[in-house]
Amino acid sequence: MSDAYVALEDGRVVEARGRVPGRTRGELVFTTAYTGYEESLTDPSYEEQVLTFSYPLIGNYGVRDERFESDRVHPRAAVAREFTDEVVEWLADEGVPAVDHLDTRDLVTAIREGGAMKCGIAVGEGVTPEDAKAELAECKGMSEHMDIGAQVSVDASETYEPDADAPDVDAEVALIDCGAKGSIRSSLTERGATVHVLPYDTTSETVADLDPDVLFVSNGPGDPANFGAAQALVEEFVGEVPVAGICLGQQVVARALGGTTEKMDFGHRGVNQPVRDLDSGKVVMTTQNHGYTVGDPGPELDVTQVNVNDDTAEGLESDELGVLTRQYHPEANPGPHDSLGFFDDVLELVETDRARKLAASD
Ligand SMILES: NC(=O)CC[C@H](N)C(=O)O
Repeated sequence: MSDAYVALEDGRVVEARGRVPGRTRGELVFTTAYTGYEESLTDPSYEEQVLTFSYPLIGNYGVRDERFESDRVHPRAAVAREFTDEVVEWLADEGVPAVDHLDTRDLVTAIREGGAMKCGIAVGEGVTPEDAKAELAECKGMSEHMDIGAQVSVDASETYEPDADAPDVDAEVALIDCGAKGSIRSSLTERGATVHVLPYDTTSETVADLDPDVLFVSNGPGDPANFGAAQALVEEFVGEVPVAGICLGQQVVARALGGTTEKMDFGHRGVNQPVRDLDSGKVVMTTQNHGYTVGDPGPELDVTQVNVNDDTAEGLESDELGVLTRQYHPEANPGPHDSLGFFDDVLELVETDRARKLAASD
């Protein structure tokens, strides 16, 4: 008898060792990242998902809150070949079920072949496969979490001043918090920007009152179609104010400008996704965590970067409208720092826009 079961949408029930008890459900996804388990577990984009680590040993350098990307663990459950006791203690404190001692290669293969799938998990003394199946039966698809923004966004706006030793750049960023990773905000304040973190459903009046230098749509969980308020803000302000976006942010911006988004078979989650810049031909390694992608970018945006593995859109731009977005995570955390320059490019967009407005007013 096992004390943990994972029921998969393909009909299988996998036995495991229970590490943190509980019953839960979510879309089963995997990350190939070999470091950064603290950052991934606190990344709000994992809300309503069950995160499987394909790297076999998770927790080998401890748990330090300075590496957290938000103030709580977001996946509904965590799965690995082996978790260290320190990670298990952290997940137990957070009330997040965890299982290990199962063949994660098998789970990854199932997701690669069958696509992202729902799962149900039951952990604890006396649980049965039926308990996991009962959880699975209640599991919603990611697109069905219509108001997922409310689960991950700030309730009220918060303002972050530039770091004390940052350059003097005089830029006010309206960061629409659809589940923002903390290091997006800190990447901006350390470059001298003032960041206003605004709720995911902020109205255009609030943004207009703030009169920001750039509208920046953050990463976030689930289907970008469920972030209609953020999309409406982009529709309203694009062309007047520079617009930037990361991950879900890129998807929302594309939708606002007549583009489409679609669900991928199994997504990109890891820290070594190769991205080619179409202009320079240069390839950089990137951190990614997404299950949706931009299909048609719409009439206004150019695809300027693509994924080397599957050609999906990794960067969208419009010089004319002042738009710059990335599907990957330039802030890394975890992952390679190859594309940190994105944040400098966003602040440069502010400078260009300011010069353009000044010239127009002369
Ligand atoms: N990290 C993100 O912002 C993820 C974007 C979106 N939720 C997706 O899964 O594609």
